[in-house]
Amino acid sequence: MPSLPPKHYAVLGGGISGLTTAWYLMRGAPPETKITLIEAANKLGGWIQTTRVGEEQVLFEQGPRTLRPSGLSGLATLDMIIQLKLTSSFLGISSSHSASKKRYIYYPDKLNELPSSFFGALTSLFTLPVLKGIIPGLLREPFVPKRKLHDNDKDFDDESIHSFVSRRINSHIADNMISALIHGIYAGDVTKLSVRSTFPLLYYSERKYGSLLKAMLVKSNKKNNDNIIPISHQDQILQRTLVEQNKELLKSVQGISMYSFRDGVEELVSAIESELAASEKVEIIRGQAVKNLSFEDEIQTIQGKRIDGIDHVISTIPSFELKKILYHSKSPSLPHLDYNPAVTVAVVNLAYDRPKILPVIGFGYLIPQTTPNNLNYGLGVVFDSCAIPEQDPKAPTVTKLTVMMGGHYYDDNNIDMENMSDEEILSQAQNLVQSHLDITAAPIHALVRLQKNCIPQYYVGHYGRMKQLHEAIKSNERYAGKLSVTGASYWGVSVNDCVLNARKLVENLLSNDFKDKETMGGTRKIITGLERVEEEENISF
Ligand SMILES: C=Cc1c2[nH]c(c1C)Cc1[nH]c(c(CCC(=O)O)c1C)Cc1[nH]c(c(C)c1CCC(=O)O)Cc1[nH]c(c(C)c1C=C)C2
Repeated sequence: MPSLPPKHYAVLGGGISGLTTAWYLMRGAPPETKITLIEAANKLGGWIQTTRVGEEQVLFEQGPRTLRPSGLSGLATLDMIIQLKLTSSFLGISSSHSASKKRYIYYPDKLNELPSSFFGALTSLFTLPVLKGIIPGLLREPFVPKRKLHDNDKDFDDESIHSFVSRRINSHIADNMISALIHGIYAGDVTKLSVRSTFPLLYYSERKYGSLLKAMLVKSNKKNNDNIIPISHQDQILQRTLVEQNKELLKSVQGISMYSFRDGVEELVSAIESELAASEKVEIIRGQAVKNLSFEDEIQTIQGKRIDGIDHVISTIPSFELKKILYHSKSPSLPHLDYNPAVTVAVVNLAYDRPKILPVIGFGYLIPQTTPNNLNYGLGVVFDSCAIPEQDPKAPTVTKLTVMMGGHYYDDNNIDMENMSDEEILSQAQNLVQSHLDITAAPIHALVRLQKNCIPQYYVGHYGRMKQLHEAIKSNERYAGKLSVTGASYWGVSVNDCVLNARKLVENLLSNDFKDKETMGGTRKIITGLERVEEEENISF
């Protein structure tokens, strides 16, 4: 375990997690520190990809299209946006806008508008096919006993979201509404994903209050400051600091539910990239995947050229990729890195030269696992032009849609996407919007992108596995104090989660160095990036 602060960090992966990690290191590490960011693709940003097409320069998002300002992670991203001086490009969407309020589920053969208010809920709870059975389910929910917890498997106390919702409400809601929601965030299978890691609010509501409704009632009392999801000391301090430092900004984003930038989400990537490129501390290597990561006598990464003399590696690449490069170097194996898969999503952007082509307005719709005749594995469709028309000043009358297909279905049905042409994928997307939205016109612009392995799937037991991984890194002298991990494979798939986790990791690494100087070389704490498992250690349910 090294006792001196690292002089040379290698950051693996140039997606939003790698960029954020390198950016906070650049700002906080001592001046003599060297940071090498290595990305396999020629372009940085991972699945954040914005492209303008055609004479009208129509903006297409091929990855995340909006960010959310809420919660600590939302605040962390906003804080970074201010530091990057991106506020002049900021485009907010208010909570009262139809793109924020109106969301639909396609079930079984029509769009069901989800209730966005209490009064809306009163009618839709009784009439929508997708919400059938929800009233009796909710009435009995407070009386459903809490799932028994065995002391010896506390870390692995978990079940699938489907099992949780079926047990506490009913299986119709799990099959339909919840499976659709899971398509809209994880493109995943509701029967495989962990409730504890993907919907911690549900998990902790049961653990703490014995019922979801009771937890909601307790939280609706404004005087109650209790957090349902446990918040770490580090998060509490960060929350206080960020609120204190960004009072003006917080006032200005009040009432905003989502936002992007004039030139799309990729503006965030470009702003970070420019600052990194201008720093003497940072070297960016792109177009070269790390093939081998060795922790033998010294750390080496081997891609096009070999890099020696690295003191600390921060891996932000998918955990199963980390496993592959460690395996090649015959370093001792770390557990669970390749347990969770990641899914591939086919993203098809379509632009039509007519303003009123859609039967409804809103954010878009999702397709649950139970919708019949879903032959092209549709997950959902976003109505992009409803949300931020300011991004298309030269094409004010264009209607833009993004069709998302595949996800877990590609794996479940052994679909080899490598063999599918863009034309085939485009034609599947057009068939889908024709059958669901009755759109038969040909798009004036279309873009197809297969986002390979873009969303990690936190399968049941993820929390327990991460705890074992944390302990394995800490207790292995090859890795302890030399390897940390962050990124979407571990604690949250959203841009906000990636930013917050990268920031916290760098804060922990650098405050460690500071402590070290104070004590003139005392033992440095081992930071793995998975410290969240220690934060939950002392909670009693
Ligand atoms: C149809 C497929 C998908 C849609 N978006 C995504 C997929 C796979 C990806 C995605 N969506 C969300 C996240 C995480 C958080 C983030 O970065 O903002 C990811 C990776 C956010 C999200 N989208 C929907 C919900 C309910 C959420 C959670 C947060 C929130 O409440 O906003 C719903 C939703 N997603 C899509 C559609 C068409 C849709 C609703 C109609 C597209």
